[in-house]
Amino acid sequence: MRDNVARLYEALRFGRWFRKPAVTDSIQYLSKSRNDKIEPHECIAPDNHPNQPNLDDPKYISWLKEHPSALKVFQGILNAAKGRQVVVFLDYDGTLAPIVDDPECAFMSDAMRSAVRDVARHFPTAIISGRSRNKVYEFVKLDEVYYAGSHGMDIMGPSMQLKSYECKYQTKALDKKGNEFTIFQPAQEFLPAIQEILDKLNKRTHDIQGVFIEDNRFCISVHYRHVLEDDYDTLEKEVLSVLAEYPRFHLTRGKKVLEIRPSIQWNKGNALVYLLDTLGFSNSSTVLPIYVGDDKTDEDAFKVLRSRRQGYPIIVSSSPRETSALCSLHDPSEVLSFLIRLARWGATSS
Ligand SMILES: O=P(O)(O)OC[C@H]1O[C@H](O[C@H]2O[C@H](CO)[C@@H](O)[C@H](O)[C@H]2O)[C@H](O)[C@@H](O)[C@@H]1O
Repeated sequence: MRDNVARLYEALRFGRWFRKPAVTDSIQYLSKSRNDKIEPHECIAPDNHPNQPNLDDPKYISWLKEHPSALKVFQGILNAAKGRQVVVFLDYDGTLAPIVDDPECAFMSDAMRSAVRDVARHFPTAIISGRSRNKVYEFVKLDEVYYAGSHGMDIMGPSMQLKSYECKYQTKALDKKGNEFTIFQPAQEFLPAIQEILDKLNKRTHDIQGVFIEDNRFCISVHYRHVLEDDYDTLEKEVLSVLAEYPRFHLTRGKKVLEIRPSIQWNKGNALVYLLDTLGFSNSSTVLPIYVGDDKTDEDAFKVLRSRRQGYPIIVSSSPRETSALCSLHDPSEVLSFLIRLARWGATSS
């Protein structure tokens, strides 16, 4: 089955990576990138120790008491997992890969890839990202996991199609051997408008230095990490003026990014429920979902688990934050330790 997933992704994949930042002048690179004229060159190596938590900060210490480290309460998680089906959900940026200056260079380490692979050998595992599904696959390159891109609006999940979800959004994908997958895309009707919005955003922000607009298929990211502070208001004004022409879309905010999304009742939380349902794990008493994520959009999934009183929502953060998560991990390096321990336990308990 894994080979089949690989072949299907081969067929679906399009567009090579062509935008790489200049080592010495990423602002210049980012402002030019929309013209697609930059020659490929090396990505800047990420800082291996970003954002160390401030353990002297009383606010962080008291936050940690409310959201203890998932590594510290690991045995408790295992106790809860005994006799239950563990299902693992992972965000990508800031969780499996560190936050870096250039969104096109957010690579995950081989160690992380290997840990995710090991986890997926023992437990059903899905990656739910704001990026397009194809792009996440390009980064992760694992055929052992399910993928949900565009904040859950583009899911490649188990073959089961559910009557409770509108048929028109679920299509079957078959490989040569007849193995089946389900592609679930509840925002398909928005695709033409998304292309229009992309064109308008590119034109209207063309003169603002440092903007990078990322096509995430069912949503759009307008990155401003490299925009001068003085230019930010102009950028936001332009984005809002485009958005005003499309009342069926709305704006959300992430890490140095404005995101334009179709206004449908569908987010990472819905994607989590959809995947649990299609995996056949709707019964909450026998299933233990673990969701690890770092961004505001992951809060939708945390809330679902909290409202179901089910599983472990884990936030990745090195500073105190308002969250619905139960536990925390500082950064992707702690996520790695957590996944390694989980995989080890999976190996011994199965
Ligand atoms: O849901 P996620 O997988 O966490 O994706 C959320 C957004 O992540 C990416 O942007 C963020 O990470 C970049 C690379 O580290 C960083 O440069 C940027 O400032 C962050 O906002 C991705 O590029 C976006 O499209 C995703 O929506």
